[in-house]
Amino acid sequence: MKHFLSLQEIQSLPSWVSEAVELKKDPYRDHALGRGKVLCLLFFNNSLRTRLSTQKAALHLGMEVMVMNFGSEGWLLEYEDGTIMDQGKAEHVREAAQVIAQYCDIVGIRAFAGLKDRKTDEAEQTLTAFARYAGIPVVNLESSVGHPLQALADAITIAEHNTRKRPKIVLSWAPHPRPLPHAVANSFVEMMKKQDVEFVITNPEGYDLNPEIRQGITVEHDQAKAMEGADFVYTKNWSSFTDYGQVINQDKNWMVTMEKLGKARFMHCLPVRRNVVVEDAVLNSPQSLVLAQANNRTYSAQLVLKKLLQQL
Ligand SMILES: NCCC[C@H](NC(=O)CCC(=O)O)C(=O)O
Ligand SMILES: NC(=O)OP(=O)(O)O
Repeated sequence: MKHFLSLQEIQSLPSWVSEAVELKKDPYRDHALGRGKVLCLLFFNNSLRTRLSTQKAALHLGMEVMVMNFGSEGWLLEYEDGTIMDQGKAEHVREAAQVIAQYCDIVGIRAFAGLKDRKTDEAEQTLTAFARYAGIPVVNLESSVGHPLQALADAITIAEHNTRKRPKIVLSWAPHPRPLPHAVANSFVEMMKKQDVEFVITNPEGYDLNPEIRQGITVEHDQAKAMEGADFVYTKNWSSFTDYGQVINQDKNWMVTMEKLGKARFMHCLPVRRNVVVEDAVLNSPQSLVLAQANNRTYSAQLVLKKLLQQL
């Protein structure tokens, strides 16, 4: 594994999950591994969990960490080659990436989808350019189309709470006032495909995810029907894929309630808007796994950093 850009890096999800569960029991076990190694985290977008859990993971591994809010504090980057840079962009990613690589051993990057143009987002410009020019391992901290560290944390959380041989897991769209990226939902779907589970996606008409990603998965437009007998309900808003990046429905009836949830466990990557995406009662109940998911972000990041350090 040269970089950790997507879940494609994971050959056997069950073995990664077991490894993560093991290192969670003794988080400082590999403290010598990262000595003298520096992790640099670049944020082009806001973050709470990713920023802190990845730092915590690096500290467990004995690394030193540098964090930069690149989106608000860095120079505006040019990505195209051959451009005459006489407009707003001050620095080319060729220099920026190579300079950063002189200061650290692994770089983590968060760069969300712009949601204006699908092709631009799918090109993963920021992640791809850094992977090309930096020459050091790049970790995806949520890119345009994926959030693999989140999906790995979710897999760990499901494994820790599952009591059935083949659980029923539902990914449900929920309303949101703003257009949100597809990254979390995409990676969750990809992670589900790597497990032996009964998996259903439910969303309103017009919100079907990228057909390449949901290929082979049942999409049910009736939320109540989809949630029948569910063991885990993973909730997330995403903007329309076909009407790219648009909010075309804010139907409050899609909010997750205690009544709809039944006996299922509730999951969400956070941050979550209370009483829009999910009602208070669900988040306040013992059926909610959101804090366990956030906790497992440390161990998903630690496992990935450990594997990358072992290859340096
Ligand atoms: N990293 C977890 C989710 C980040 C992002 N959510 C958000 O931007 C929510 C912002 C808001 O609620 O206004 C997303 O959906 O991909
Ligand atoms: N779940 C998640 O990635 O949270 P942050 O956006 O706060 O990092």
